Amino acid sequence: MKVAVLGAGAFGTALAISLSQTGPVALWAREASHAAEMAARRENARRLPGAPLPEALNISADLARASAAEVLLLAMPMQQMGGFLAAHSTRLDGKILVSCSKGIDLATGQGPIALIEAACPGARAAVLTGPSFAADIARGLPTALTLATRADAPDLQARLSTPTLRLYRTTDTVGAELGGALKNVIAIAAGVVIGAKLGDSARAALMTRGFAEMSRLALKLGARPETLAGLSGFGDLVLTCTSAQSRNFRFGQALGSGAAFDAAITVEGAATARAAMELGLRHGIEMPITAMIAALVGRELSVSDAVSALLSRPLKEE
Ligand SMILES: NC(=O)C1=CN([C@@H]2O[C@H](COP(=O)(O)OP(=O)(O)OC[C@H]3O[C@@H](n4cnc5c(N)ncnc54)[C@H](OP(=O)(O)O)[C@@H]3O)[C@@H](O)[C@H]2O)C=CC1
Ligand SMILES: O=C(CO)COP(=O)(O)O
Repeated sequence: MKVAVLGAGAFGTALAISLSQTGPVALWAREASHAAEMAARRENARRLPGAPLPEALNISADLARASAAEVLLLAMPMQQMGGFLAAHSTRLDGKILVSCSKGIDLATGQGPIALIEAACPGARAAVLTGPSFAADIARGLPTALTLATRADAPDLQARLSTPTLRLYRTTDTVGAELGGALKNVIAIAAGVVIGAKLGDSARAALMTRGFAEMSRLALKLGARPETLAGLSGFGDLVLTCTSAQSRNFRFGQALGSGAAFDAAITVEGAATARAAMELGLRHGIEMPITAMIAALVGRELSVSDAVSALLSRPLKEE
């Protein structure tokens, strides 16, 4: 199965580098100048500097050529995916479309699988998610991810695994999508706690209560508990809440400490906080941490007011 990665950001580039070990891979960038620069330097200096691009990796800005592959990995920010699918649905329909994005679409309240199925009804939709920093994958460090598809897909699992990228498969697409989306919101909150110097104990409490609210919403929407406890949920929550490599965590740190943050950096949890809060309201699920992050991101609340609001919630059973 030929593979192409659509979206030459940090994650798409890292996956393309890793997958080049096991077969031909194309990497598509939306800007011709970006593709030309990568092809000339054999490096994605804009998005993943310091990671050499293998000679076998075919780089282009020609979507028709790249999307001739059977398996297309969609590696762009979640809020861009709906527009991308709508613009190219004819070309993408009938393919195996693997979303590598983590988030909930703010416009529709849906995850990547539903967006793909709505735009491309003839496609096979999948989600690739789990604890993995692009830089680690690109360096060939060991990484384990979850591949979620509605129908069991050992063939796709085998094609997208490499000696250092170990995929586990599941048919719980709801759990895999929501785990990856919601953990980013909690990672922003963990960053706020550290940025505001509230301490590691407070971060551990927040991660635990954050996991509880992630699980409440996901289970209500049909996820399986074991998926939430797996790589795409708990695993990625731990990674993102504890590492300064995470952009969501760093964004939270900046919010907590009052520092500036570059608005051009992809921070999926910012839009997803609001989308998740709206889903929680619609389904009657209490999500106090998510609501706090949505309000902080929207500058509707100060950090000290947000912390006071969380600490003054009624005492209850765990
Ligand atoms: N970085 C990481 O470690 C990981 C990221 N992810 C997920 O991967 C997704 C992408 O993140 P990441 O690669 O890091 O983000 P980056 O910010 O590094 O790159 C985003 C890429 O998407 C491209 N893009 C933006 N809008 C569109 C569009 N409308 N059509 C086509 N391409 C577009 C950008 O193009 P351009 O360069 O031209 O602006 C850019 O190349 C996110 O959902 C993230 O959560 C998942 C696991 C790890
Ligand atoms: O999803 C990720 C790690 O699994 C990447 O996290 P950030 O988007 O916060 O950098």
